[in-house]
Amino acid sequence: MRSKVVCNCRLGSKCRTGVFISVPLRSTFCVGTSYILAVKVSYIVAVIMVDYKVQGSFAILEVNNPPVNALSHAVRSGLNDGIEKASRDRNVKAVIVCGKGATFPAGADIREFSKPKKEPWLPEIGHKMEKCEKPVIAAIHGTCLGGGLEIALFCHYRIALKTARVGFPEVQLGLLPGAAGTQRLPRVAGLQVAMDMISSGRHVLATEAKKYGIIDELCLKAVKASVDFPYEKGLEMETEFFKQLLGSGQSKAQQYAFFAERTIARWEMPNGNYRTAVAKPVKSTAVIGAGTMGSGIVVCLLSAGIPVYLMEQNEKFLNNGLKMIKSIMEGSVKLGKVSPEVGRKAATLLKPTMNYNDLKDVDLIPVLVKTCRGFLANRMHGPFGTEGTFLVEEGALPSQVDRVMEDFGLPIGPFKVRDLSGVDIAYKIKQEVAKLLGIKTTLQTRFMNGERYCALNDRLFHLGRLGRKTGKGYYKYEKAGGKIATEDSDVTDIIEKHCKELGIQRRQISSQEIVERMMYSCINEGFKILEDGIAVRPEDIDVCYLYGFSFPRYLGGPMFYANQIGLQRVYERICYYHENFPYSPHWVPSRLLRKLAAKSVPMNEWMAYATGSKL
Ligand SMILES: CCCCCCC[C@H](O)CC(=O)SCCNC(=O)CCNC(=O)[C@H](O)C(C)(C)COP(=O)([O-])OP(=O)([O-])OC[C@H]1O[C@@H](n2cnc3c(N)ncnc32)[C@H](O)[C@@H]1OP(=O)([O-])[O-]
Repeated sequence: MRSKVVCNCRLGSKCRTGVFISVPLRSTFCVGTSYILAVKVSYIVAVIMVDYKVQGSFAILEVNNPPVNALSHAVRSGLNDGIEKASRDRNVKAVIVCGKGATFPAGADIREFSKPKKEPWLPEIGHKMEKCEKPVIAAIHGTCLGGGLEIALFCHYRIALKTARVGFPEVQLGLLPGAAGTQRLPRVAGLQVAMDMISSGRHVLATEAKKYGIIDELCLKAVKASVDFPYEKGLEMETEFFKQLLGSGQSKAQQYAFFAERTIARWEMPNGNYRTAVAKPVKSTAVIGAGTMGSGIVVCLLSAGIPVYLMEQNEKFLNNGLKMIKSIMEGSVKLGKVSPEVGRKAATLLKPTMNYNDLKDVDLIPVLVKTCRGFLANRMHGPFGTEGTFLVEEGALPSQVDRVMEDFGLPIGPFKVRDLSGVDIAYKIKQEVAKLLGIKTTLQTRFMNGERYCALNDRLFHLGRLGRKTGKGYYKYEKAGGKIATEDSDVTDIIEKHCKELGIQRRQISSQEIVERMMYSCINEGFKILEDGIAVRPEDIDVCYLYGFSFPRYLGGPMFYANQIGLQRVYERICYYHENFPYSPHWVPSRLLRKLAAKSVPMNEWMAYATGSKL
């Protein structure tokens, strides 16, 4: 007997101690190892993540992997062992699968996606559950998502609390359900519902899910492998697609974005941190400026039920803003974005004013005006906007730049954004800077304070082309305040006239150059922001971009995108543009980037090089 025992001490099979102890996880150690176990046993016990209990004739498999009971390798092993044990136990008549704490499993453990794959895999466990001769019941509460829902779909019965939510959010991670979800959900809920849930990733309340038949309280709904559609083949294909997606850059970026959003919430400041901070109540607010952006912010505040003063110096602009706010609120109610009650209350919460005195007691005034160099998002976006204008001055058209950047993944191109926020805003910011420097610019100005300057925007401003609000800017619109941007040959004429007057030879500009100059200039600034300690990690910058500029989630954020391209390549191209455009300081390569590129430092170690001696 003794010879069959495999000891897990350092000697392994050569261990001849002869006295053994068993610990959970089916490991056996000789007593000589007990001093190590005394230290390690708590760790070993902690990785048992499925509690197996028998109550009456029920075996209960309770997943215990806080906080969301993700289906990690230890959980999968626990479920696998549990279902086998329950099948063997004659006293057990039925099996219940559930989650301890806040939720039923909320999906596969995303952190494991970047590690080597370990068996048992979810479909294997699911099939074992399905084939179990005793009824297997999923008892669902909290969020039953992704792999969690797939496990539930393998069970013979699903019961749920009314408050439970189910869904397949894999699409938000650049994936599709990979444990038979695409095969089983259509059979249970119908093709249309399955397509909607899988492609939108939305969470469905248990009450709605019950309607679809996903949560099946009463009848046994064992899904047979042999239905009209060849299930085995379907499963094989699903696995293949899942693996392809898992290896894709898109999925990696979306997984990164998922964790980045959570990482940035754990902020630390010298005088407090995310654990100790207490939110201050905001009872009243004010927004200064009733333009497109100001009105949008007012709508957000009103939708949250917060009273707001709308301040304008000009009565006409104030009335236009009020009209815009009313129309957006009405639209939001129609689209179901806010309830009719919130819509009605909004009118009583909004106080238009032209008197600054009214604002003296408000708790919060959002800053809409771009500060000089900006802080993080605006600072990084400065070079982005500037390069766009330079590209147009050199030979591109605004519509070309917009199209390329929209193809890249931005929801709206930079020149459409400028028309939206107002050509006059960009003009006034430049004028403020010029005033500070004691410089007067003209339409012929090509340098300001030794830096390249492009007066194209100034030309549009002086022609009254202020953007959407005047019905024309870099595009023309169907009316003042219109939204449909159309290319305008007048703009092409203005650009060509500008270049002719300044003796600029226009040239063909490739899409690659547009993407590189727009993106790499702001990425370079991003590295300088890390160097300056303005952001404490690249995730801060990326999440700002995901939320502030709707940067495509499937690219993770500009810093993650740079990492995917390869820092060496990004650095070389920045040096190339610096050589070609020496009068644009945003092309001076970041020291941090240079260092990281030379050493091929992985992204999670960048910050060790961001300050001090390593830089
Ligand atoms: C043959 C091939 C087999 C392939 C099998 C494929 C299986 C399947 O189809 C694929 C999946 O399931 S894909 C997955 C599909 N499922 C999803 O995409 C669900 C993703 N999760 C969520 O949407 C939200 O977390 C909940 C709504 C569950 C809870 O929201 P909340 O109450 O506001 O909580 P919170 O603040 O958000 O998170 C708390 C902590 O938990 C962490 N964490 C969370 N989920 C994790 C996970 N799956 N993993 C790891 N960790 C996860 C999170 O990082 C945070 O950690 P921190 O260290 O404290 O920062």
